[in-house]
Amino acid sequence: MASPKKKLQGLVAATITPMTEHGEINFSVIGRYVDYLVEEQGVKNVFVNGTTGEGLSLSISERCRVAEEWVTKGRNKLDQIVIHVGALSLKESQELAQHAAEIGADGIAVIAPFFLKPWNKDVLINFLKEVAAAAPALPFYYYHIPALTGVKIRAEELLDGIQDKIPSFQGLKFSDTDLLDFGQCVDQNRPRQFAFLFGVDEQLLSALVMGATGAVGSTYNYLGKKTKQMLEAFERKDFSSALNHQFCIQRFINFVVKLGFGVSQTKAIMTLVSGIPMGPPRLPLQKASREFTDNAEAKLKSLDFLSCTDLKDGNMDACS
Ligand SMILES: CC(=O)N[C@H](C=O)[C@@H](O)[C@H](O)[C@H](O)CO
Ligand SMILES: CC(=O)C(=O)O
Repeated sequence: MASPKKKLQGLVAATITPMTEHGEINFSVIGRYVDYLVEEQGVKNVFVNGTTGEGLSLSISERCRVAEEWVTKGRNKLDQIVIHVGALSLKESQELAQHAAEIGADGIAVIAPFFLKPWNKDVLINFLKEVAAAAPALPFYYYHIPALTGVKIRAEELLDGIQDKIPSFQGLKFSDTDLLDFGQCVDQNRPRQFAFLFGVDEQLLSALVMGATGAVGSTYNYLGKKTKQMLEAFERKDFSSALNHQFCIQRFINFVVKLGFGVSQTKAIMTLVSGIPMGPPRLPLQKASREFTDNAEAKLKSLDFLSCTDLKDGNMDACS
């Protein structure tokens, strides 16, 4: 049995899977990536093989190797490493869950299967339960992302009685803008000490008000430090500073959303900001354009998210 873990809280970076120009996983930069998150962004929790990590575009053996690399390189540096193990095949999901337990990950998360879909709460719970049972000692998180899975079962409904079915259930990663649903997840589970992790970075402040205990997101890879300032302002009840920080983050996200923002663009921005080559995404995604990267860079600079010196020499070439 794993030793009881402290609750997952604060910022969690949804990791990018670095790739070579030929579309192979570039394992060699993950050690540097860990150091960058900890030292430059102050982020000590990661969520591996999720949306941002193109987890569903990797083979099962690739997913296992990526998870292993994060656990190995993150040892004694990161606080918690949560592995997303959702898959369309229950068998594969169980295999990934078991593997996460074997390598000593700190938790697993699962999305709803999204091709042949569960149509009601009970069926979804049954699926999640079978996955969780493959790694019963690992904290289990449900990853609610209805816009991508097409499974619209409300999280509040799903959480009702979930621990009776899934004893290892520890929390929810909520990637949706429905703050009524999110608020009710918190409100109806107050005594249970679950982790309520919000996943829409541009709206995190609203979710903090609603009781979020942490956040998982793609932008914490490069705006971790900035977002921590917002969390700190919120903690000390300085809501006007917190709002200023959120607006500042929103200005950037709003700008890139209008240009077309997704995993490919996250890879390009992270390459630019960190100097670590994240490479192109894998098909069906397409590499971000040079024009996108140039515009994003100018915006980051104008918002003072980066001083020019933060941009490592040659970064632009790496993401062109
Ligand atoms: C759909 C998606 O990838 N959502 C991410 C995580 O849940 C977020 O971190 C977004 O990238 C972010 O909120 C910007 O929209
Ligand atoms: C953003 C997020 O949480 C993910 O990449 O799965």
